[in-house]
Amino acid sequence: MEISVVIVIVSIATALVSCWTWRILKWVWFKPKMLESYLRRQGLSGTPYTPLIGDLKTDFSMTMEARSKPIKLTDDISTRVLPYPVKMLNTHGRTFFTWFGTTPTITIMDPEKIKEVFNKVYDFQKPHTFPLATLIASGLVAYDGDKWAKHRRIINPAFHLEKIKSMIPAFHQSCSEVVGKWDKVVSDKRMPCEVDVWPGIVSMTADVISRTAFGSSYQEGQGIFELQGELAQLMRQSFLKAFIPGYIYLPTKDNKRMKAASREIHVILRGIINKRLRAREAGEAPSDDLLGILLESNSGQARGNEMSTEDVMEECKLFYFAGQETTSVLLVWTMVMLSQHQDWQARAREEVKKVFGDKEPDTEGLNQLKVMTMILYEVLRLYPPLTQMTRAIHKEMKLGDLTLPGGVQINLPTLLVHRDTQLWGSDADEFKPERFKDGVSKATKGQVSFFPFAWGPRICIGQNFGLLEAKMALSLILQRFSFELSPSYAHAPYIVITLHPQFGAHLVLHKI
Ligand code: HEM
Repeated sequence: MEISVVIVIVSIATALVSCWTWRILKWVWFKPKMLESYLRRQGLSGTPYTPLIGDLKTDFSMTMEARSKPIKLTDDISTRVLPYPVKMLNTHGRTFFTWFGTTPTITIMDPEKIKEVFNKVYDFQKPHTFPLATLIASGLVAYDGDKWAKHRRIINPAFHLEKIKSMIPAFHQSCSEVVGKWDKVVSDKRMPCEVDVWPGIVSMTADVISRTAFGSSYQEGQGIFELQGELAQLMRQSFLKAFIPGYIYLPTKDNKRMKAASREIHVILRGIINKRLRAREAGEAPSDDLLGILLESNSGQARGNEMSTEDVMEECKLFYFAGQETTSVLLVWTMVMLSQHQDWQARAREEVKKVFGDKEPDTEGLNQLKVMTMILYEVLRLYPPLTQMTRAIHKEMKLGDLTLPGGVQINLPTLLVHRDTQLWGSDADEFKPERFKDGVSKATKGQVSFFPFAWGPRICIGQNFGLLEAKMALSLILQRFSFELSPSYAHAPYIVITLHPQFGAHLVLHKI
């Protein structure tokens, strides 16, 4: 009897161990090798598979090496920002595959294929290869299929141009506060002086999103921004260590802090949203900020079709991250480019003076700023805040002349496409806003070769918001100052989720 119990236990244990061994072998070896030979049969060129870590280690060391020193302003930033993809592009050509751990990732440079990926949102989905990313931004940007469609429909009204227009006074207030602080620094010294404009820009865009998202509760919302900044830095460190198997699940100091910061953000948001829901019940809540419009739109949905309070919290968290990071990055590189290209700075100021004089910028005027729009597009081309985007496919799919197996990822390398000489000409690396004088479709000859806000049904919902905010901030800056690069400025774009200036942006501000 005892012997038969032992035999049963040993048999079950053996079956379990064999099952797990098979699963691990399949994950680490058989599936990647099967996908690799599938891709090679398609004629695709790429790196050979290294078990478990794929190309993460090489990518990591090349990135660390590249960011160890600044570059010249005239250098192509791609080799500093994305050294590994650039090397692969030069080695394997315009469609190639590399390995994100055990997952093959196909990079495509062809605008027709990029368009197809962006348009077929149900087939090319968001990847979920980095679970910690949801701590910082989940919500609309991370969902797929019907859940994405439902959330997009409910959130859309918050970003209608008419609604954004009513937020212009909040843009003005936040931007003039920071510009006023710079003004005081320069006035106190009574001479042109050096300012690192990056921290000011970061707090300006955080203030804008706090005011426009939460109206009168904006001070409570500001804590979220600091916690998200901390999360982004910690996540960047984790991301680069992702080649250590299971690293992100270990109870390290950083991983624990990330989870704690995320919990703190939830507590603040829950407080703001519950307060607003109570005010709505009492008929006292404002409905002109993003949260108000979102709750209004949500309450108009059919029963069972609305978002839960948890869902609303995720979306607010996303507004903070998506709205603040991207616009601050756009503004800082615009100031750097205008410092380097004084002729364009003078043209932009002339236009601002012509449209507004010394008066407060208004929506109508902001929409007339043609030169500024050209400049912002050119900065978004050369310094796209999101340098690449990824999509995943879960079943066999056609993509142009390729047939791709389920289980691979597609990488859309925004920065490399935006600076591609085949698509933009031999001067692709030069700052020439005149490319956009007749609009985006003329500049791109109707191709999907410019997509700083993505493309198709999932195009950035906040693009008008971000562009109007940037125009407001720049108008106020150009009305008050002229600026140039300080001798201490070091050009060092690097990725902290978006494209940050590694050593800040030290400019010399002259009061006008
Ligand atoms: C210069 C400013 C901005 C840039 C360059 C930018 C860029 C992008 C890009 C590239 C995506 C697509 C990401 C992907 O699909 O992988 C995106 C999506 C999104 N952005 Fe923006 N963004 C900007 C401003 C904003 C602002 C101000 C907000 C909100 C306040 C915002 C909210 C969102 C949201 C919610 C999505 C998800 C849309 C969806 O999946 O349906 N963005 N943005």
